[in-house]
Amino acid sequence: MHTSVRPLSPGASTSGAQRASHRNTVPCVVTIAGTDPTGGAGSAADIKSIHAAGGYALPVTTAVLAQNSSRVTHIEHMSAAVVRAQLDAIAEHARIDAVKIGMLGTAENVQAVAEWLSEARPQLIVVDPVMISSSGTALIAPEAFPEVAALCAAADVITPNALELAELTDSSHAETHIDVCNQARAWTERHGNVVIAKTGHLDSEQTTNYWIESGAEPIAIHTQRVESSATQGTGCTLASALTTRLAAGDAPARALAWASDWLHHAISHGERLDVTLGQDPPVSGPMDHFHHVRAAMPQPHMPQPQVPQPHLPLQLGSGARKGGGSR
Ligand SMILES: Nc1ncnc2c1ncn2[C@@H]1O[C@H](COP(=O)(O)OP(=O)(O)O)[C@@H](O)[C@H]1O
Ligand SMILES: Cc1ncc(COP(=O)(O)O)c(N)n1
Repeated sequence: MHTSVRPLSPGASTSGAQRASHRNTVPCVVTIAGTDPTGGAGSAADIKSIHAAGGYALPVTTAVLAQNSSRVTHIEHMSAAVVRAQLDAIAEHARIDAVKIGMLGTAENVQAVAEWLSEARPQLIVVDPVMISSSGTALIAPEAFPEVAALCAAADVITPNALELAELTDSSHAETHIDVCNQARAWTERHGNVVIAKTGHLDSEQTTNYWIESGAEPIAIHTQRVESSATQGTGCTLASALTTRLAAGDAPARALAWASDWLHHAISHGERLDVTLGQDPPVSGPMDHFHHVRAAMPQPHMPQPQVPQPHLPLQLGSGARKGGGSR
């Protein structure tokens, strides 16, 4: 098994993630994010991930970007009024089980979202504090970062990458899994919410995702690093899938295991989508968010990728994983 789970002690947590809806309905997840016309990152990745994880996505656009995995050529920020109007339109129409927040772009938009959250009071808030695209463009105004940090402090779960976690905790860039976990622990002890400590940016064979929560043992979900160019939007994708599974009522260990394992397969199957034009040097491309659906469809022309073995079956709504915990 390339994925394993170390459960927290039962009942240790009282976070919003634990209070997520257990209704027997499809979870409705609001995603507040910027766009990516190549479909790899931002709201496109969020929508695909939420649906792939069994939810229904309600997308709010904070900024329209002209970007691909190599560069961002234009960013048009939405005004705070437009962001607020989109949120109000959803609130008067739809059930909201969870909110996942990605790129906000400006301090005004961070404030508009924070204000709406304090009125709407969704059951579950997950913040991915997006700072910079993989292609190297800042996606948040530097003066807005303290506002993003405040939003993170008010969330139930945050999913910073190693760079963002160092910024949030005023630390130097982590080099090891222990560094990342220590920084996450420092944050969670100060703010009392959950940090998903990610290790995708480290030089390690395993891309372990840790659920770090104050007063509890960490949950570690180990996956093997995949040598693939299909790594566009991995952070958006993990955060959206995790939000959806938590909103569906999965226990934290199960939700993080499902999201991590499904993401691992989405990366492994990404290159066979064959979306990007051949370039030198090769550019990164999208992963296949619907690899598990495609597997059930007749497509004999598509070569099967080599997925590092062994791997877990992807099943929604079945019992707890072997080695997994439900708490
Ligand atoms: N090469 C890879 N192989 C397997 N999983 C990966 C790889 N790169 C990223 N991931 C997965 O994507 C998650 C998010 O990636 P990471 O690079 O840490 O964050 P971000 O995309 O926000 O910068 C990781 O926690 C890991 O689960
Ligand atoms: C709108 C938006 N949100 C998030 C990302 C980060 O994704 P990546 O790290 O793959 O560049 C992005 N590029 N664009």
